[in-house]
Amino acid sequence: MSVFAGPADFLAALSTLPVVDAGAIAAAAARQAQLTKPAGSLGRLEEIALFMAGWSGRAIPALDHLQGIVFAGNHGVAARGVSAYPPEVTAQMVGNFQQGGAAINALARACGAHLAIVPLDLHRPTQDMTQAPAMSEEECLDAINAGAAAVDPRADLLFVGEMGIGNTTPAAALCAHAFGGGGADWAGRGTGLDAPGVARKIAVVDEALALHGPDIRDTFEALRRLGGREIAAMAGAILAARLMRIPVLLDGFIACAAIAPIAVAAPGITAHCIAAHCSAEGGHARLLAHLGLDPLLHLAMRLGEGSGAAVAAQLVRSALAAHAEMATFAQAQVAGAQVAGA
Ligand SMILES: O=C(O)c1ccc[n+]([C@@H]2O[C@H](COP(=O)([O-])O)[C@@H](O)[C@H]2O)c1
Ligand SMILES: Cc1cc2nc[nH]c2cc1C
Repeated sequence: MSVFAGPADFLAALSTLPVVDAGAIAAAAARQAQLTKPAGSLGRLEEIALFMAGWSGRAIPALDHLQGIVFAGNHGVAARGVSAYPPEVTAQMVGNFQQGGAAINALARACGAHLAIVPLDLHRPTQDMTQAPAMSEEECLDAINAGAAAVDPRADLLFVGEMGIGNTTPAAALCAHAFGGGGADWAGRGTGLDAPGVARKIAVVDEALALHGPDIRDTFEALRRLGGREIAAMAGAILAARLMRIPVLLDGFIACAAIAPIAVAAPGITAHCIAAHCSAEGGHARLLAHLGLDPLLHLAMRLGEGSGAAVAAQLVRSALAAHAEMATFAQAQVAGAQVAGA
């Protein structure tokens, strides 16, 4: 069953986004204030605990069901020489994911995530976006719905990642359309392009923007014309998670670019999202700034697959362990602060 009946249904969801449970945040903050540590001394771990409280509606949130989803898609624009690797690597890596041998398999095991792999019509690449819209309306809607349907309603935290040779090019185009600038501002080295490759990629992004820019009237059209199946699927999954109040750890440049067109129409979309890391891809830091997100980690990673999010999930586990398991000043008979406001 489709989560979104049509583009209008998808767009309508953007104007009715659920918000956090302020009562649960207040209760979690009150608990943090009583734990045996100087006030605020766990820094962002405290923020994470409050964030999880707000979306779970519980003063002491659990992380019993961490879900990771990797969406995979192929891109017509890859034929323009915009990636250091050939397009067949997308399907080959999906095989590797399914065998458990990729980085994300190891990292998902390490953080205790249930990992789902969702290949999207790999035998049918999108259209080259410099020649035509990347997807038809039906193809884009199907991808958004595949993303939404992949979210496990039992999840208490979700991360989304992707695999798609060539996909930093549509990601750059989506960012430029959403936040301004051109190919030179948003195109980076991706899987490891050389300088002539990056120059080609910049030109390709600018061609796509020139062709489609004037016709893009809404979020759906941006995803359809400039995106790709795994990108639309991530947008659908992140939106569906919000509708179910499931918080999301965002991965790298492409995963964040998936919500760029949503953020233009509904800036509040990032409220249930934490940026796991800032990837080494050139445009990612700028994109995070436009989204108003402060990444947890700077590890110079640029793999995708949800890998940075899986690493950051360990921090969420740490934050929730401290929040749930620490003794209060009263329980441990430790004296509290003697200066007000400490
Ligand atoms: O997550 C990132 O920031 C990231 C940065 C650069 C590359 N990638 C991965 O590399 C692929 C896209 O790179 P490219 O050069 O083929 O456009 C795709 O499979 C992504 O998962 C991912
Ligand atoms: C080998 C390989 C693995 C990847 N994982 C995500 N993007 C990738 C790109 C390549 C080339």
